[in-house]
Amino acid sequence: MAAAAPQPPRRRLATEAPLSGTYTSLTAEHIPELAALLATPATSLLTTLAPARECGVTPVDAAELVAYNHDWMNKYRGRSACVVKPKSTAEVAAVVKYCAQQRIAVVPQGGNTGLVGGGVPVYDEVVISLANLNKIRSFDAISGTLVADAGCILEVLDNHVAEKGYMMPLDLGAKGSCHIGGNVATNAGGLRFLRYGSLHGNVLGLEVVLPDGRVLDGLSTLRKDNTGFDLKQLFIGSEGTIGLITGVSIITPRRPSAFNVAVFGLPSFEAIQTLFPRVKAHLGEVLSAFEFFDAASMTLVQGHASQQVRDPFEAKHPFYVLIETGGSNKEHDDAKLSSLLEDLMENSLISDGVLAENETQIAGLWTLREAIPEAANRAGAVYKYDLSMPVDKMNELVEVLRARFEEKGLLGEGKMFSTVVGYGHIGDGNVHINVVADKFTPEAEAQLEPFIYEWVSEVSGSISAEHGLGRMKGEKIGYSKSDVSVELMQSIKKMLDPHRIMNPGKVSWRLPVCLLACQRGAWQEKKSGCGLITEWHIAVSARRIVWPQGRDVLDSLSCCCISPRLHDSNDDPCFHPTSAHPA
Ligand SMILES: O=C(O)CC[C@@H](O)C(=O)O
Ligand SMILES: [Zn+2]
Repeated sequence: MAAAAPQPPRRRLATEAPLSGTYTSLTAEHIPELAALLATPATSLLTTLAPARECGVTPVDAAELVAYNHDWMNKYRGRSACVVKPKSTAEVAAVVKYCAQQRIAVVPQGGNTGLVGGGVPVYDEVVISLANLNKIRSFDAISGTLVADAGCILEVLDNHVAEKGYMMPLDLGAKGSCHIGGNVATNAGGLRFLRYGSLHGNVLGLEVVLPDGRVLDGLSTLRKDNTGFDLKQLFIGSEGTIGLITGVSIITPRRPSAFNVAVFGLPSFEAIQTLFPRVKAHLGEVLSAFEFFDAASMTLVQGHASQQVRDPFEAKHPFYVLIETGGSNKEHDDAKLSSLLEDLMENSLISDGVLAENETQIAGLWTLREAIPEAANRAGAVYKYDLSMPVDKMNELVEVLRARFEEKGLLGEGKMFSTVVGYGHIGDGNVHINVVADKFTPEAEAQLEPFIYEWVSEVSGSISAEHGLGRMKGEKIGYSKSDVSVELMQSIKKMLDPHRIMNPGKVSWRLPVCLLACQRGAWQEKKSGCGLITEWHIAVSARRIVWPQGRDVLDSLSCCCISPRLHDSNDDPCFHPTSAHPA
């Protein structure tokens, strides 16, 4: 049989038809109406971010809203002047319906632990926080089915089901603050994906508020249901762009009664590849995690983690692997792990290994791996790349990047990048590359992108294994999805959210930009003026802007100035008077 012709690498889309639709900015008049929908005093809905004041929104209370306007990494910043915290699905639906009628854009926000800016506003969208929607609705201890509000914290749910001998099928470093609704909306993967699989398999049903305010009541608890399309799958990983998840029904697996953890030091990445099948064969079903991190990650954790993380090895190793077992017979599993360790040492497959002897040591070893993202964040401005690819390629890109930066004199103390670290989920073919810079700058980003995306596309990988596209990678979807896939996604978006009020500027949806008019040198908001920017990094030039409302808006402006500068999030995207600003 003739060999299959090699597939051409997937490329970024050359053209992308912008979706039509507009939204208006929130004004002081909307506030009492929103408050009435929530039975909340208007004053607690509105705050004074400086840009909001410039837009003419009445200042009331600034401090509270700041946290909702930026992400965990301080990379993405919005200027929402309004956060609502509904306490029921009906309240969420009422707010969304109102916003749809008024054409006000909204951004759903869970625990705000996302890593791609998907949960923070881009401009002045109303933030719908799910924090007050936090009740556990039911748990069936026979089937292990949990039904919970979207705002429930993952760890709270895990503790709840633990009482009945179950566990949540996903586990993340952010479990103490992330919400289950956010986990589902981003299709979070996490540390135990290897054993329990994706949320696409574990979620049994969803309750979703659609962009027009209708409620899709799909909170099924059935394992099997073949009646028509499985609509919930559409919302898993949709990042709040076609609906707002308010309730989740999920199957939970039995909680293993015995956990153990071992960490190995290895001489090379090739050794990890030899190790993985061997460990799978030796441990079988009890293997619940197989994580790796490189020497640079270990150094980062030693220097920057908030908690003390002791390196358990006497010598330094180029790579480390952490494996976790979760079984039902502690003695049996411990013996299996010890014999594995002996076997690996005898056959020189690892350089060294440590086995936890108690729960404190288990937690300590896990911290070596789990503290890496936090340590990177504390070390500086961190550019994060969350990539899927064949396992044998996972470390290559890390090395390619280091070599590239070293050659250009960009890597090291006092240089553009202080370190490049690689770690992740070997079992899932998912590498996390964190590049630490002094600060977020367009120059630093230009050293990383599109190079990384092109490289990933060449090896037929995915530019987002588990964090989503959010604000960071929306425009990059074409590196991992075909034109036809994106077209279908756009059709669905158009059908469900014709006014594009749901989480604009995220996933692959073009950003509607509030139009600012500059009249006699003062910034003023034109409330009805929203345009679609058709290119990134542009400042000014009306002919590059598509005016959904027609000529009248354009004619009413003497001049305009827009500079999204999304890559440099320390600059306010909307209020950026540049030299290109027309006189
Ligand atoms: O921060 C990152 O880049 C990765 C975060 C998370 O997915 C992890 O695996 O620890
Ligand atoms: Zn991860």
